Amino acid sequence: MKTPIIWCIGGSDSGGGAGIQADLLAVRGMGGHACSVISAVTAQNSLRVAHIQAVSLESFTAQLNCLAQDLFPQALKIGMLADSLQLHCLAEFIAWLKRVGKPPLVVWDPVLRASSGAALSEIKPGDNDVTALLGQVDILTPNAQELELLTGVSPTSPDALAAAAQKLLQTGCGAVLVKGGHLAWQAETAEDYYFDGQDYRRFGSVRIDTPHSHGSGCTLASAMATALALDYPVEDAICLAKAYVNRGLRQASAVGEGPGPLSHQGWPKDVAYFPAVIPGNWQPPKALQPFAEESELGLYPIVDSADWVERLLPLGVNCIQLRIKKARKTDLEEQIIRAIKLGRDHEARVYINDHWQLAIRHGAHGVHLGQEDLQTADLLAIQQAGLRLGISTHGYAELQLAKSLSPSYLALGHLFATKTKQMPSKPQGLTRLRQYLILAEGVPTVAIGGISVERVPEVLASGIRGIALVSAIRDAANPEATTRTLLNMLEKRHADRA
Ligand SMILES: Cc1ncc(COP(=O)(O)OP(=O)(O)O)c(N)n1
Ligand SMILES: Cc1ncsc1CCOP(=O)(O)O
Ligand SMILES: [Mg+2]
Repeated sequence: MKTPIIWCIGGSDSGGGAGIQADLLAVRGMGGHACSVISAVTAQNSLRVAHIQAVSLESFTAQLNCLAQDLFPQALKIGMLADSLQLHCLAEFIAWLKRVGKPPLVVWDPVLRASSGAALSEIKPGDNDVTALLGQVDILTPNAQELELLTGVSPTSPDALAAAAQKLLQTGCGAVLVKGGHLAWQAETAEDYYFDGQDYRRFGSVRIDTPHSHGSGCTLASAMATALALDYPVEDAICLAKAYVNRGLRQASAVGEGPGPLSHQGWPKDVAYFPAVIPGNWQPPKALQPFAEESELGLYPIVDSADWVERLLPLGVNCIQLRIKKARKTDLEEQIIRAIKLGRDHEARVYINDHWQLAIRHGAHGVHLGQEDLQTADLLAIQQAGLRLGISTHGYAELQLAKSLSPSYLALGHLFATKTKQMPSKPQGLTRLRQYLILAEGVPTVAIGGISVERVPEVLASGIRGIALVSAIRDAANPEATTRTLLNMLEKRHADRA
């Protein structure tokens, strides 16, 4: 992928910790190319803001116009804007950008005050220009204080946050991530609240107690804008940005006499810094224990009938999934009973996709569920019946959520384009697969989606231990021969590792 271009629109911080200076470091650190549009020049050190001078409107618009002619952005990160004129002009400019090219993603961190408390902007919440800019924004990232200033709603509880976010969404703003750093009810954790009108999630991290957090808001928004420009979905962009900031906070130190800036350490990889992802509208059962352990999955064919189970198990397949999407109720149950019996006869592991009640009733080895099934399935019943649970994931946020349930395995996909299922997400590819494997933390993993026999070696080279496939076996000229070839490939890898 070409290095994405991110415009950072905001104030210059002469102290080098926040504002444009932090933005440039964060965008670079996340693998983007950062351009800058300076809205104001501030004279700051680590102790105080000594002077603020807005740039002229002429200079502000000249920077925007010049960049649009050559360095068209994939994302914009907006920070401090000095006055209503800049807001007005920027809202119109973004509307124009969206008309003339591929609309850039827009993240606005509505900086109204410096962390020292000094007012940085003359913007008056509620004025028409604020509303106009909000209408162009994909994600707004206010802290509690900014949320209150923008909406008039005091952030006294999660419900109040939701009400405030709702007000902002009504302006046309796509989503709101309320940063929890200053919320009164948070002590040990730092949870951010995400609202987009449909989805409500919390992204929680252990609070990192440091005075050296200068620039963390700017950095979060810039890292997020870069991840969006790199084509990560919003929930993954939030995970990556939080991991970037958490690591920066952990390694921050003083530079001057006052609070130091967070440290910029590049693309986040260390699992310790990634947030827990907690669905807002749903709680997993409190008594839920880890699911029964699973060993390496190896070759994991997914088939749509007991006949196929009967065809493949005698070849030496020892893990298989029955995935029936359309069937009459009686036929479905019969197929499941037969598949489970075949599993017992061949000492193979049979997972049932979706139909967890039937899987429990007939004693399957395990159940495979998608993310959307997690809210409706009785996870406690599955776990207490001793069945294994495999969960589908399609990125960082889903992986973090799935991991919190201690499943028996994690499925990572879809890896490549597939014709077998219409996917709402984009193919992940091998680079992302390698990143996700670090996050899996010892839970067995299996890759799925568009994996052909030819691609198996490069998929295995990522370190993944299991390979799930449908069409590579189902549509093969000789499914038995193909299955044997695949088994040999996985067996060889197993032997090479031993
Ligand atoms: C191993 C494995 N990975 C992913 C899936 C997909 O499951 P899900 O998200 O529940 O979608 P459907 O299969 O139900 O369409 C899977 N079945 N197996
Ligand atoms: C069920 C499913 N879930 C994610 S991709 C996929 C289909 C995988 O099929 P194929 O191996 O034919 O691409
Ligand atoms: Mg399913």
